[in-house]
Amino acid sequence: MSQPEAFGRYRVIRRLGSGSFATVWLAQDDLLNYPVAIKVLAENWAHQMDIQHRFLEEARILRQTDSTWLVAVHDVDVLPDGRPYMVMTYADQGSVSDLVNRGQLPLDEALRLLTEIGQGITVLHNHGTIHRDIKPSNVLLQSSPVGQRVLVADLGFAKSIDEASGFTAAAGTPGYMSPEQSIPGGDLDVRSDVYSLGAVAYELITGRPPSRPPVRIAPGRIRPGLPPALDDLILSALSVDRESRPADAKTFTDRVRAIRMAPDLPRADPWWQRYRMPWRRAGVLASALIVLGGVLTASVGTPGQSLTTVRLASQGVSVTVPLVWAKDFHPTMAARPAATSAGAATGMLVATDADHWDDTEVPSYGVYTTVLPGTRPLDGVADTDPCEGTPQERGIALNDWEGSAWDWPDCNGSGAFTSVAVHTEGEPTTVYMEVRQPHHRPDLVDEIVKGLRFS
Ligand SMILES: Nc1ncnc2c1ncn2[C@@H]1O[C@H](COP(=O)(O)OP(=O)(O)OP(=O)(O)O)[C@@H](O)[C@H]1O
Repeated sequence: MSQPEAFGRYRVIRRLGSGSFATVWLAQDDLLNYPVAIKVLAENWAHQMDIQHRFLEEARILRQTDSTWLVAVHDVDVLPDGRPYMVMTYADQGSVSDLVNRGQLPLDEALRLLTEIGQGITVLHNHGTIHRDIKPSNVLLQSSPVGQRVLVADLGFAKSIDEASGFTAAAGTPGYMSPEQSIPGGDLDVRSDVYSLGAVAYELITGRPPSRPPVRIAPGRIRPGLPPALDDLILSALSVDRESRPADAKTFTDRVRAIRMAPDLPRADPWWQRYRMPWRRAGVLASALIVLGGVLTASVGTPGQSLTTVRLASQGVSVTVPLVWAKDFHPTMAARPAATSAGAATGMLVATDADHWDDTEVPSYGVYTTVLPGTRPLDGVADTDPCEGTPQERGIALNDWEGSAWDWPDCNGSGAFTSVAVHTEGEPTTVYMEVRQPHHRPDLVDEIVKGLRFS
């Protein structure tokens, strides 16, 4: 499908992906100045009434449940050619499947994700709905002021509990679906979702989905040192006999929460596990740190965001960055033209997606930092056109830092962009930074500036 310009008032930015029945687009609501995801039923299914019905049913359930832990549907409409579409919350951080593929998750983070997924499924169960297709690729992630939150998505197979207890066609994804789901006509209840929660838990903890049922290998045999209660919970959720599973998503989630809160939960994850960057980049980081003498230190708390400090010894500068953005690291990235012609050395980028940092139409959140000799006029240092439109300029006077920031609260539909040029008394050097974030938070930019250090 070629890229349409708009769906109604929503201006299309790019395609996010396609599934079996639909294509999902990133679009911008220019009226409310907010990004949205738009799911459009594929042409070949648009005239099949049962598929259309299922598509609209998914939208209705998501609209009615309206939960923090589920993708929200804001609107539905029909294109002139008859294809229905739904306008949803945009999950800007990919899926849990992407996250698991990047490397082993710290145990506490895996349990946090599991608790949030369980809460989303509990909302569905309370609404009288069984999801029937819970799997890591159907759990999306969105940036939030406290880091990241889970959005359970893709209710294309969801059924009301009453309907599912009668005749139900086989549906689900092998590896994650309960044994009863593979039997056409098998009557289902919420415990089918509990099985899938167990399968997702297994993958979050061990990095791989469970074997076909009956599952005999406990997660602790793949990842030693897990609390025995966690092994027991996951294996019981994956029981072939559903009488042996936790009764519903709430029971499962309460037990995950209790395990997470236990004082003896192993918490001391080494820092390289916390970064979870793609292994390709982890190698680059390790060698860059050796060559440049850089040090990546543990996170420190700040209200609403967990920050981590990255130091680039070659330029003698340390920067704090929200931990949730510290996925990719590029220690020698060229500055944009204005800073380069003012004499900037190559700088250091810590971001969610280093490959797309310079392309401001594609979301990538993080901090780019470089230094320039002298304390020149600062407006010549900042790039004036990384984004469309005129930036809002503001003065900066934070701790010892003085200078200016130029904000584009909505940069080409991909979030907020801020250029910062600051210097500190006694140092004949200017620091130039770029901060890209999903939503415009000048307070977070200020926190990052306050964390700058020469050393
Ligand atoms: N609200 C959203 N925000 C961001 N990306 C989304 C959103 N909804 C779906 N996507 C992405 O769009 C792509 C297509 O999603 P869709 O739900 O149509 O299919 P799928 O889950 O990949 O496949 P299938 O429906 O066949 O299981 C996926 O890559 C998904 O991660």
